[in-house]
Amino acid sequence: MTMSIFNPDSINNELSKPTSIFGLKLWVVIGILLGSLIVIALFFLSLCLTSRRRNRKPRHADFASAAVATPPISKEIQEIVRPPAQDHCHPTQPVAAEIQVDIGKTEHRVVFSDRVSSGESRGTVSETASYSGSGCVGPEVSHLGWGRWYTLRELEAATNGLCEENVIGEGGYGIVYSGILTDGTKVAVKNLLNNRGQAEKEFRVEVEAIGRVRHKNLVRLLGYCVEGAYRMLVYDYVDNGNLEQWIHGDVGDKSPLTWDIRMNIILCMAKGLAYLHEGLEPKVVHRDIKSSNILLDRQWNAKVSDFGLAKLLFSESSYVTTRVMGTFGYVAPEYACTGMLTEKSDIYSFGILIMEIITGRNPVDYSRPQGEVNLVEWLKTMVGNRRSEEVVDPKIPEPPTSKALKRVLLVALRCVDPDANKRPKMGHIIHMLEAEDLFYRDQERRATREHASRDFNQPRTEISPAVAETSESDSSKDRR
Ligand SMILES: Nc1ncnc2c1ncn2[C@@H]1O[C@H](COP(=O)(O)OP(=O)(O)OP(=O)(O)O)[C@@H](O)[C@H]1O
Repeated sequence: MTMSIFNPDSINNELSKPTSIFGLKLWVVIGILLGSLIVIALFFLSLCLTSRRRNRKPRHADFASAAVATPPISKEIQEIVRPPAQDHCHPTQPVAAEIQVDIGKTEHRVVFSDRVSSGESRGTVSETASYSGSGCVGPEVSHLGWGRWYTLRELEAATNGLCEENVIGEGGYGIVYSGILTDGTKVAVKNLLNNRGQAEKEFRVEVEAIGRVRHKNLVRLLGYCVEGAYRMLVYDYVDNGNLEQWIHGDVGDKSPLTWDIRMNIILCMAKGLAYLHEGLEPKVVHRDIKSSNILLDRQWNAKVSDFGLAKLLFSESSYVTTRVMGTFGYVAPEYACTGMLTEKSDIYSFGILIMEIITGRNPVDYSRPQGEVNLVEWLKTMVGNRRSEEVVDPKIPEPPTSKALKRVLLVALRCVDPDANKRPKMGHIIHMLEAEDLFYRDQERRATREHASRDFNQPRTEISPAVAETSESDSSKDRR
């Protein structure tokens, strides 16, 4: 019997017998059963795997929601630790925006062309206004390495909701509001316009570079706000107006700005700019030195404002700009002509500013008679004609000594040398302004010699020989 079971012929016979299931042969039925079993096993296996994957998914979801809930402060900290020097040459800087400047005395709008490439929303005044009050996500207070990141809500509260009555001025970069923070600090909040070219990250990087700059003769940046289309800068409030107001405003017959005060202002400005040019790496070229950018405190100390803003708003990889920016009358000729920017362009503007402070005149004034419209040309002519004393602002209560006048005129004229390479550096200017008589006499003698030889070769010089001549004779006069 056992033998017959393992006999292949009998097995074949058994398997080939038809069964009661649709008369199918036994081996077919067995095959179908085995196949079904395999299919069922596979089905359960896949069910098992799917349920395991589903069980893992919620863990991913938890992580993702945790990331969303992470306070943005962590992102801030990451960005802050990036060294500014590295960021300056960041390869992913946006393409330099084309800039268009409408030049005017108090109003010069800086406009970006439409080809600005940025992922940032295009902020216009109306857009930013409509953004107000939106539930922006952001921390109430974030401490930066150098200052604070303010929320829009915080700055709106400080400025009465960016109220008209808090407006203290409007410049080419935006509207400035006065405000008081919750801790009682008085601040100036600059709501930047034309921020379309600046993506949030680049804005932060640039602001943080400016924010780290500290000097008693530079207006201090306390922090910033970047929410949606808003870009705001928060500065220390400087409480005695700007130089333009004190020189050209209605101050009566006699200006409170005595000669000594004016000289102190010039020295303060020089120190602030020397720090930007010579005390920082990379150096900062201001690009828009003018009287309205010089703020004064109650002791008549001057603080240079708006430094770094040009870079902030117009990211460039090179120092050759497509359009020149600056203010009419202050812009150095080589910068106006070629767009080539160096700190020597600031020196030129500084020279113009000295002339404005001494004379009380605007750099360009069309209300004056022909020959007096352009301050530099008029001053050179006056000095050349040995009429230096006549250039002094008649509102100065007591005129300066001849020596003091010649000293500062000499500095101013050297600063506006048409040849940028011949203009002195800021550090040197400080020495010239502070130097003792002996040093000055040396400078003047050298200037005389240089001019004598230069005059021989070229008809027009940057410093009239008369300055040097009269300086020399005046210093001997003063010595007497
Ligand atoms: N930190 C500050 N403290 C007090 N007043 C300020 C401060 N910053 C700016 N202001 C005032 O706000 C006004 C506008 O300043 P802003 O620098 O925007 O314009 P501007 O200097 O007139 O022109 P531009 O923007 O073209 O340089 C000026 O009258 C200035 O005195």
